[in-house]
Amino acid sequence: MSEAKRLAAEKAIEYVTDGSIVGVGTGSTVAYFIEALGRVRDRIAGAVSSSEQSSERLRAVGIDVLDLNATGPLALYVDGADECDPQRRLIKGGGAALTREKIIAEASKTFVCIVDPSKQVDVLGRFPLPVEVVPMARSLVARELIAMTAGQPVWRQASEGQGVVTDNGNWILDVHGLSITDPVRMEQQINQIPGVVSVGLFARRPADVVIVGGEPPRVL
Ligand SMILES: O=C(CO)[C@H](O)[C@H](O)COP(=O)(O)O
Repeated sequence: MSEAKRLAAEKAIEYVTDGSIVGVGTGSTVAYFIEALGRVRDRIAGAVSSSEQSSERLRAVGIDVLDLNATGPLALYVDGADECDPQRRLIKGGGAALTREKIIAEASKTFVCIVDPSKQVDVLGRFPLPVEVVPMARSLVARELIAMTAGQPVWRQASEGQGVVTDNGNWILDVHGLSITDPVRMEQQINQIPGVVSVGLFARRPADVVIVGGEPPRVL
């Protein structure tokens, strides 16, 4: 699948406009995009990054990483996804960067999502849904998620008893066993649970364009 990821990432370069600041997501597909963006770095004014990992990669290819508070709205955001439905609604957060990804998506005029064909589904939920939580609320949020969705929340751990810590200092619950027939409603409901920082459902603000990597890439 890495060739499909690379092909999707290279196609996304067509959406980059001269002199712009580009929003950049996180993950292995985005790593290909950063590589390609590095080759046209003289055409752009810099990037806003959704994770420390992507910031490092951007700097390594000579691209300035800027603070979103200083840039104003962005023309373009490019990011991967864990799942994508036919309406371009997404599950994201497999790389634990969902909160910053959601912020940058909201700040951007055009959100281009780059995926390999394995990410396409008819109904979201096969991939466990990431929810970023304030650590003290982990058990509370897990109970509320069970009552609300009938899914099974699992604390994402780096090792036994050690939660994966997000760039914002929080933890992740991955909700298994969902079939998300109304993603907008589920996104709203989960966002209302106290202790939830954000949920990896991108339904209220779906991608504007999805590029599925292949020979040739398909644009949805
Ligand atoms: O949401 C994400 C990170 O939080 C990624 O976009 C998602 O996990 C896809 O990753 P990859 O491109 O490695 O398959």
